[in-house]
Amino acid sequence: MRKPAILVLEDGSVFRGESIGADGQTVGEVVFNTAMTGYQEILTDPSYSRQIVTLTYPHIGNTGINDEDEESARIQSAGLVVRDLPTRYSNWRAQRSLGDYLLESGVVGIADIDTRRLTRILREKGAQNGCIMAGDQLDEAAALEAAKGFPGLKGMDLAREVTTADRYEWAQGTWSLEDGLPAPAADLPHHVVAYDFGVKRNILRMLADRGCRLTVVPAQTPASEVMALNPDGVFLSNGPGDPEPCDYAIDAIRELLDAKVPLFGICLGHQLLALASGAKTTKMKFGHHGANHPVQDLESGVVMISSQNHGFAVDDQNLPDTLKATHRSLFDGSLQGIERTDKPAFSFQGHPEASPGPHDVAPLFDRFIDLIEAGKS
Ligand SMILES: NC(=O)CC[C@H](N)C(=O)O
Repeated sequence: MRKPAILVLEDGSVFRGESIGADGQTVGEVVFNTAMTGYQEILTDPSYSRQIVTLTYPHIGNTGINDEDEESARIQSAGLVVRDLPTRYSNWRAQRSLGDYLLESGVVGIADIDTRRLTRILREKGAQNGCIMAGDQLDEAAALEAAKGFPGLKGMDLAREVTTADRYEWAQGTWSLEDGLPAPAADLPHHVVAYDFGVKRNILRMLADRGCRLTVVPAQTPASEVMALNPDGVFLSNGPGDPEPCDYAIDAIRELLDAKVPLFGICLGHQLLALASGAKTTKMKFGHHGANHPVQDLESGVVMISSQNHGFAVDDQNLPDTLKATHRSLFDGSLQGIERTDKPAFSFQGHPEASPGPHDVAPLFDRFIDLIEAGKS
């Protein structure tokens, strides 16, 4: 028998279900993700820090958990909400159950609630702050207080919380595949410094696969330190929270733009490149979280199906002259990609690393390599 759990939203909505993780309580912004697969990648994506993730696909946990699919070292999401957690899991790579994983990680989760009703509330009213309480002692009034006490993500700088404490090298390149072995780091042709604002491992893997030796640096590393590493290109990672208060990153990106280093940003990195270029960002009503979002490349007209996870967006009204819109969401018309007209820099709002999600946008990594090669010649 599972213990009881409740989810209470700041608007007073109460959902009663059963606990599928640790006892205790958690607060955060409640968002919904419509991806049908990839719950482990979603839970370990640092961009979900301080967010309680509701998965709209009704059966979550069928394929268990394995050590390979982690996008970072731990569960980053503040809590998990699902319709049904199966009692058995089955997959050749599975090492344990989702429930055990939540429990071992001390993460609170709730199942057996009407996730359709919850998602409708979030769509109609916008993302809401909420509280999950799990265990034998449940107190609705206290959960409502806790939900209301969460200050919300607007104005919250979380990149500095989830970033790496120390600089490290990442070189698991499969770039030299002739003998089927990864190339030794020293043989990789490009040196890229990656800002870790909450980076996902598959981004690093995809850069290494394309011949990049990576130095991953903490979010608050000044541009001068990055330039001293003599990079061929600089990557700006995804990450949690509001981009606007990350003034240290915005300043560093401005300096790197001045130095004409090839730059590529994903999600939070995209928003930071926009801010450094003089654009503005806004909080969206309920954001984009899913793995089937159509995005159009404005130059070629090609439509790509993309993976998305963001609650803020670059405001496309009054873009500065140096920024060109390159991609747009076909769900709501919001801006999905930009490039600088005067510097070798571009960025994408969705997730080309597709982890989880479709691979349509992966060629953007090749575009970064092209920019790096052009910079060298
Ligand atoms: N995945 C991300 O990098 C998210 C960026 C930012 N935290 C947002 O919600 O918009």
